[in-house]
Amino acid sequence: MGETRYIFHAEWYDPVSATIKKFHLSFFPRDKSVEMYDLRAQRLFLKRFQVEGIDERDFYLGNTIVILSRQLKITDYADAQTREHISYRRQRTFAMVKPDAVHRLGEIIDVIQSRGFEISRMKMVQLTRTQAAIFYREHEGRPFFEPLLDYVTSGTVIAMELITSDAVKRWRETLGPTDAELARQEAPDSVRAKFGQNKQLNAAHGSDSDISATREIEFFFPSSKVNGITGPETTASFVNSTCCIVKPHAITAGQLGGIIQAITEEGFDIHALQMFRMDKIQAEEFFEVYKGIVGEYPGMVQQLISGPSVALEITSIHGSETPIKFREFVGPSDPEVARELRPNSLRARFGDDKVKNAVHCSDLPDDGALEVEYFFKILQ
Ligand SMILES: Nc1ncnc2c1ncn2[C@@H]1O[C@H](COP(=O)(O)OP(=O)(O)OP(=O)(O)O)[C@@H](O)[C@H]1O
Repeated sequence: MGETRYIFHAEWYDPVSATIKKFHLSFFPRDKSVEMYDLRAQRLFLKRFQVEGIDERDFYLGNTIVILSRQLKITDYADAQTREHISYRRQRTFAMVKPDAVHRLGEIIDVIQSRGFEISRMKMVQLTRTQAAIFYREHEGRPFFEPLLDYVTSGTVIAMELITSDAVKRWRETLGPTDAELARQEAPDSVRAKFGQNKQLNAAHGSDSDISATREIEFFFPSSKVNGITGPETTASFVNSTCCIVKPHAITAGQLGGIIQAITEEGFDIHALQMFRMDKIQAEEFFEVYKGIVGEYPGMVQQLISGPSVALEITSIHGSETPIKFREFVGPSDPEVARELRPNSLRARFGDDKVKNAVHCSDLPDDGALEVEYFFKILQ
């Protein structure tokens, strides 16, 4: 048997020629090397070579892989072996926490992570009626269509891309039957049984097929900003708020749900939320004020780029005092000190050490406003 090679269709937007270049992108798991073939010019574009940090788990539909500074988006499988192997092992689906269950987001994330789903994209948005009608267009004309639009626009929703083997089917099973009351009888451990109320207010959504998943993910997380296409917008208020970043190590350790739950139980509101994958330049820019002042600066940058992080805009009944009150709740930067002095603080409960201290939070009220703007305006 020959060496295993997975082949994908991939494309890259070339800003110089303002065209989309299409390739066959091959991945060789044996030595984690890649090769690129230019489909238009019909010639080898990049000879097989190893790309540092790339792994088989990065190869799934919709993901963007950086090869020699080019952001290549994987758009399809290019042969049957790749389709069969990868579509089963690393399938993605779209999940949405609906307005009636957003206040229980932390618990729902715990279910998602404990059932082995990886959250690869995430964003809190407020759908407009037009957007909701496009999203649910297959139901147009049904008696529950207009009430459904009222429902999903009645508050914010959390859009998520989930990845695992056989993700579409497994997330539908995790959700349970459409009717939450029926779910309580037939699938008491399901998301809808635990967090839903009835046939309509049923806590969460899941794609019904691979094709729907692609369409729905593209709707909320448009891959291309060409022609000014943007998805539903973030909900940041930029008023009396502060910024909290759940660090990559805490997300990898499955603590995102617990941290969100702790924040809301303490009486703070999450007004905006989005997952980011920061690069080195962004992380250095973000932590610039700590450069040369805090000894952990290099480690802080390294930690922030080591995986996805989740930025939160925090508001509360404390109004302009929110940044100070939230800072107190986060606790001292060293979790060991936090466990001594403020055992209830976020860092005491979720932090490991000075760098892996679970969350970053704005130090001063002015920083809070700037940091919220950085994530929810500049990085949009
Ligand atoms: N008979 C009904 N009465 C009221 N609302 C309904 C009814 N049927 C469906 N809905 C609402 O419309 C949504 C979409 O309906 P659909 O039949 O696609 O259910 P689903 O596939 O289980 O749910 P979803 O598409 O949200 O994952 C449901 O999740 C529910 O909120």
